[in-house]
Amino acid sequence: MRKALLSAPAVERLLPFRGNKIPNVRMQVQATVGTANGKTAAPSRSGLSMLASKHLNQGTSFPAATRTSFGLKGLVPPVQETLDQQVERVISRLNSIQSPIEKYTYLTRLKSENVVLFYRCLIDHLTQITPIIYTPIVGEACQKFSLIYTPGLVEGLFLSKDDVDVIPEVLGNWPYPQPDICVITDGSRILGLGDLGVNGMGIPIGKLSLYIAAAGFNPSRTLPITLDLGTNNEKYLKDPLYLGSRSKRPEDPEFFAYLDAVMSAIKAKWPKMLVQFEDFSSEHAFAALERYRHDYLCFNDDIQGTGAVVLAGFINAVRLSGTPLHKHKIVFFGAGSAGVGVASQLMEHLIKAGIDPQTARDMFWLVDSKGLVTFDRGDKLASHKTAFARSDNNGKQYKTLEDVIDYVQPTSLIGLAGQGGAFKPETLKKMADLNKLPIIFPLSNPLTNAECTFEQAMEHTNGRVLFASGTAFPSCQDPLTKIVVEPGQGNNMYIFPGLGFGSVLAATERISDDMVHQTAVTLAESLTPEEMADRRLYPRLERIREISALIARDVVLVALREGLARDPDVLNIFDATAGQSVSKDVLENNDKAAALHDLVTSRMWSPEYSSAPVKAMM
Ligand SMILES: NC(=O)C1=CN([C@@H]2O[C@H](COP(=O)(O)OP(=O)(O)OC[C@H]3O[C@@H](n4cnc5c(N)ncnc54)[C@H](O)[C@@H]3O)[C@@H](O)[C@H]2O)C=CC1
Ligand SMILES: CC(=O)C(=O)O
Ligand SMILES: [Mg+2]
Repeated sequence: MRKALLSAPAVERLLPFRGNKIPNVRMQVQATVGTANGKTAAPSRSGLSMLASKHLNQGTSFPAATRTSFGLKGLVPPVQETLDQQVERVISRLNSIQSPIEKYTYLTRLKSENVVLFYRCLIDHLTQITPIIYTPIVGEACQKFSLIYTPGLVEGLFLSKDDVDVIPEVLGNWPYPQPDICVITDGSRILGLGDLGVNGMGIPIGKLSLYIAAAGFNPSRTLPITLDLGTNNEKYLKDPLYLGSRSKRPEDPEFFAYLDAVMSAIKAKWPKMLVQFEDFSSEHAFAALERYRHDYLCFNDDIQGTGAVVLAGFINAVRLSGTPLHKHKIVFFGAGSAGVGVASQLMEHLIKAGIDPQTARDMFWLVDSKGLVTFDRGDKLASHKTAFARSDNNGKQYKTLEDVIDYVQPTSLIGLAGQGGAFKPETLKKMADLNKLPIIFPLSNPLTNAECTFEQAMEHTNGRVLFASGTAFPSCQDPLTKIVVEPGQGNNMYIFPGLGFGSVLAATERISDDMVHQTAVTLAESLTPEEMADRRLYPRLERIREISALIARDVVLVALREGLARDPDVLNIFDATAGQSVSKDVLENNDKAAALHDLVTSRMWSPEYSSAPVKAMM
C-alpha cells in the first residue's frame, strides 16, 4: 500500500540524528513511497521531496538507482557527479561572482538547497569561504538583511517581545527536533557595527555554520535565535523595510524578565541544549552571563570565547617576545565585553602561572572612550570596568591612547574598541621603539573596524610585530627580510566550536571557568613544529577540525575532573560516575585519553552523501 507522501519539511523532521546516522529517514522514506521490494518506481513527487529537502538533496550526485527508485530521472541533469566535482562547480561559480554580498546570498541559497554540498565546500575551502559567511562579509549581510531576506527561507528563530506569553509555542514551531546548541543574540552590538536589531540574525547563523564545519555539530541540530526587543538604531526605526519591531529597546527589568522567560522555556523544552550568548551589548552581556551560568549550560562567546582565543595567542606571543610573563604590561584599547573578557581571562592565566593576584591585576591598563579607566576620573564606571580601574595615576588622567602608551610603556597593545584605524603609524612606531617584538592585536571586527591592518603593523614596526587580528588579513612581506609572513587571526572561532562540542558531548551541567581556560591552553599548545618555526601564534585555519577535536577532548577532561560530565559513553571510558570527580591519575591515562579522542571524532558530523535511504529501496 502506498502511503501519503511526505513533504520535504516532513522528511527533515525525521532527522533526530547525531553524527552521520540517519536510520529513521530510511524507514520513513521507504514506507512513504511504498517500494520496499525496490522494484516499483516511486512517483515523481517523492523525487521532488528529495530535491526540496536540503538534508537529503544530492543534486547531480544522486546515483542511478536512486534516480530510478525515487522518480528523479529527468529532474536532474543526466551526468552523475562526485561530491568533489560538485564542490568544484560551486567554487568556480563563487569565483565568478564579484560582489561580496552576492557571494553571501549565493552561499545562503546553496545551504538552503543542499546542506552536504555547502558544508563540504566550507570545510574544503575554509579560508576562502569563512570571510564570506562570517566576518567581515556577514557584517555587511546583517546591515543589508532587510534587502537580502528571502521569504520562505527558515534559517533561524525570531523571538519577539510581543510573543512573551507564547514563547514555548514559538519554540515549538522550530521544524527540527532536539537541537544540541543554539546561538542567541538580541542584535544590540553586532560585531563592531552597533545596534542592528533583528538584522543581527546573520551572526547566529554564521557562528553555527562554523560550529558545524569546525567541530562537526550536526546541521539539523543547531538553532540560531534572534530576540526582537526593538532597536535603538534610529535609522532602522525609520526604515519601512526594517523587519523587526520599530520600537526602542526596553529598560533592564523588562529586558531581564523577557530573557528569563526565554531561558526557562528553552530549558523546559531542550534541557540539554547549550546556549551561546552572542553580541549582546556589554552591560547585558556580563549581567546575563552571571545570571544564567550557574544553572544553565551556557557561555558568552564575546567575553569567554574571545578571552580564551586571545589568551592562546598571547601565550605564544609571550614565548616569542623573549620577555618573561610577569614583566608584560598590557594596554587594552576598549573596555567592553570583549576587552574586559580578555583582560579577565589573561589575568586568570597569570594567577594560575603563579603571579600573585594584585601583581597580575596591576599588569593591565584599560582605555575606553573617555581615556584611561581610573577610579578618580570623575564618571561612574560601569561595574565590569572596576576590576581593572587604576588607582595609581596620582590624580592625572590620560585621555588619548598615545598618552597612555607614553605613560605605561606597554609590551602589548590589544584593540577591542571597534574603532577602525585607531592604531596610527605613530602608535605602532612607539610600540616598536619600546619593544624588540611588540605584541599588537587589532582584534575589532569587521575589517573596517580593525585598529590597523597587518601591512601597517609590519611596515611601522619594521616587521617585528607579533600580530593577531579579529578578521583575517592577507599575508604580507617583511619589509627587511622580504619573507612573506602570515598574520594570526585572533578570532573566537578557534574556541567556540571545540568548547561547545566538548560540553555537549560530555552533557556537562554547566561551563566552568577552568573549561574555558583549558581551551586557551590547548589551542596555544596545538601548534606544529612547522607552525612554530613560522612564528605563528595560532595554528593554520585549515586544521580547525583537528584543533576543535583536541579542544573538545580537553574540555571533557576538565568536566570529568570537576564532576560535571554526565554522558554515559564518556563516563564509561573513565569508569566514572556522574557527579563525581575523576582523579588526575585516571585522567592522565593515555589510553583513556585516546579513547576519548576517538569518541569525540566519531561523534563529529561530516558532510557526506548517505546511501542509506537508497539501499532500502533496492
Ligand atoms: N576578535 C574577536 O574574536 C572578537 C572581536 N570583538 C570585537 O571587539 C569590538 C568590541 O566589542 P565589545 O567589547 O563587545 O563592544 P563594546 O561596545 O561593549 O565595547 C567597546 C569599548 O570600546 C570603547 N570605545 C569606543 N570608542 C572608543 C574610542 N574612540 N576610544 C577608546 N575606546 C573606545 C568603549 O568605551 C567600550 O569600552 C567589536 O568590534 C567586536 O567586533 C568582539 C568579540 C570577539
Ligand atoms: C568575533 C565576534 O564574536 C565579534 O566580533 O563579536
Ligand atoms: Mg561576537
